[in-house]
Amino acid sequence: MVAAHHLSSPGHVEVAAGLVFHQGRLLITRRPAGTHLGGLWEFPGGKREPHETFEACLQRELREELGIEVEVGPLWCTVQHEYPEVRVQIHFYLCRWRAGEPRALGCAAWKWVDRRTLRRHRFPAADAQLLEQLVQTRKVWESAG
Ligand SMILES: Nc1nc2c([nH]c(=O)n2[C@@H]2O[C@H](COP(=O)(O)OP(=O)(O)OP(=O)(O)O)[C@@H](O)[C@H]2O)c(=O)[nH]1
Ligand SMILES: [Mg+2]
Repeated sequence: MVAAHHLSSPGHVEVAAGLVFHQGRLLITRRPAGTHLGGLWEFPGGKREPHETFEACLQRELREELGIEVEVGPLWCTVQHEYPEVRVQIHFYLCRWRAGEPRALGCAAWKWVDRRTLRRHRFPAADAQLLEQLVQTRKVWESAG
């Protein structure tokens, strides 16, 4: 009973999220109102399903949320964060946009931002350090995508 409860616990989730670059810009999406952290901007992605790799999860989530195809590149970082409602472990992958004009299928909005405009958007607390690194790492904006 205890083990089964633990396995099905909604308290801990594993997430893959994409740093999707194209022509020096980065794709961000807005979480729908009424969801966890609704209204904040984020890097598109979502929860990994059982037996799914993080790369496959990310490709699926980007199709579902935006209708785009990407090439998943190297892992940029992994972040753990405890929200009052849930403990998340998020794997952020560098990606290149490949096909499909983004559409707001599973998000409230989307936009391409550059190194200067990224910081004008409010993101979840878990993303704070990553945002700082991205803004400081000039070459990732120049080379990726
Ligand atoms: N995708 C994404 N999730 C993030 C980021 N930062 C962050 O704290 N999270 C949290 O990580 C979890 C991701 O789950 P999600 O809600 O995107 O999952 P999902 O797309 O599978 O949604 P669903 O469960 O409604 O199908 C949420 O609790 C979300 O608030 C981020 O930059 N990108
Ligand atoms: Mg999601």
